[in-house]
Amino acid sequence: MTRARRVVVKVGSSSLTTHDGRIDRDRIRELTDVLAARRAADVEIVLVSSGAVAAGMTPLGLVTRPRDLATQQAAASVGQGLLVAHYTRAFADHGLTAAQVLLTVDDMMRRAHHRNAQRTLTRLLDIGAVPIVNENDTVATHEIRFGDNDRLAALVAHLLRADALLLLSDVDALYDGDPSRPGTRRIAEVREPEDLEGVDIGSAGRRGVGTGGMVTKVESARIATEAGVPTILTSAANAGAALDGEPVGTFFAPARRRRPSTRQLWLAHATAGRGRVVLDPGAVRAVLGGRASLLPAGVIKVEGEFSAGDPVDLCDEDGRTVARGLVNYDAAEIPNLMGRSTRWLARELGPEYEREIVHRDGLVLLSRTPRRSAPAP
Ligand SMILES: Nc1ncnc2c1ncn2[C@@H]1O[C@H](COP(=O)(O)OP(=O)(O)O)[C@@H](O)[C@H]1O
Ligand SMILES: N[C@@H](CCC(=O)OP(=O)(O)O)C(=O)O
Repeated sequence: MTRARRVVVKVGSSSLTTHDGRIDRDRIRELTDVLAARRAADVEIVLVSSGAVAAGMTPLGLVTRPRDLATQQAAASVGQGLLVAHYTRAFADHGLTAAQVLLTVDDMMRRAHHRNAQRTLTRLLDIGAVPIVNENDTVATHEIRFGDNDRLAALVAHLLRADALLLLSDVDALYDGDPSRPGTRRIAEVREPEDLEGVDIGSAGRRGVGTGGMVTKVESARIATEAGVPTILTSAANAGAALDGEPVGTFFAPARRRRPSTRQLWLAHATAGRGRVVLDPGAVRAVLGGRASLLPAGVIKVEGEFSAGDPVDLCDEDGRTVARGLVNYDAAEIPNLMGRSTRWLARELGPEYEREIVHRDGLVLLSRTPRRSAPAP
């Protein structure tokens, strides 16, 4: 971490809130002091900060964190401005300019948006500002939403080719089980996915302010390390120590494989299929072996309701998910295309039906990736 020149730091709601779930300005100031010290040492910092919902609670008279999406969004839109105002003031005391950046899943997914986000963030760093990123909660829907900022932070780290990702929470490390249980031990280092076998990775903390819990933090570390970005998970109180290279928290070592695209990372880890397309054995072989596109001829069944552009799971006849991809058709269109050659479809239905069900560029193999359920609301 000491040699890192560009660091993405993610801080969760649990680290920024008081015991009754409201925003804690002292915590914001402490964190800002630590980050400003690194900026003074010429380290570029991108802060991914949760806390908009928490900051919106007091002004709206809410005593507990809202559970329904509409109230969460209302609280986030009230709170986001206040949250950034706290950061702006705290960074200004160090002579630094804070910049608000709100991102959606689409901004990570769609090429043009993605480039735009990359350009803006890079420019902000060039001019010496500190970007403060959060999910654009007000426009996010249940279906297309990160919900937590852990995975968003990993995708931002990948997008900016950061040298390190620091995930700050209310717990000082990943433990081999719920840290509130006596006898659980800190995991100092994760080098391979196998190092996590048998680890009880639990959900959000008992105070109920965080969203993803350890599950999304470990997922985030996996996304970042697959993209070649070393990741440290520790508490906000340890932020300075972690940035100074002290052996705190849990270190996730980067993989040495070729860096996947953001879209591939997103498809594999940050989303869930909106439906399923069942492939015949030949199509499974072609997709798995030859990294081919999925053509209508190889589809035998379609399940669920989805629209063109949605992520779907590609399954074999035994129901095993082998890949995930961005589908080019609505679910309702596929039964008329199944089993047909693209040439037949073009001749009978028109040239627009010559396209693949899933193009190889929008497809990622999942054989090594454990299945996960839909993103947390
Ligand atoms: N194996 C584990 N190791 C560490 N913490 C865990 C583990 N399992 C569950 N947790 C819980 O995850 C919580 C952090 O997640 P969360 O509340 O979502 O935080 P944040 O708001 O920082 O994203 C911790 O407070 C802890 O109670
Ligand atoms: N975008 C939301 C983040 C939701 C959340 O709680 O995330 P986290 O604390 O990172 O699990 C907010 O700012 O409140």
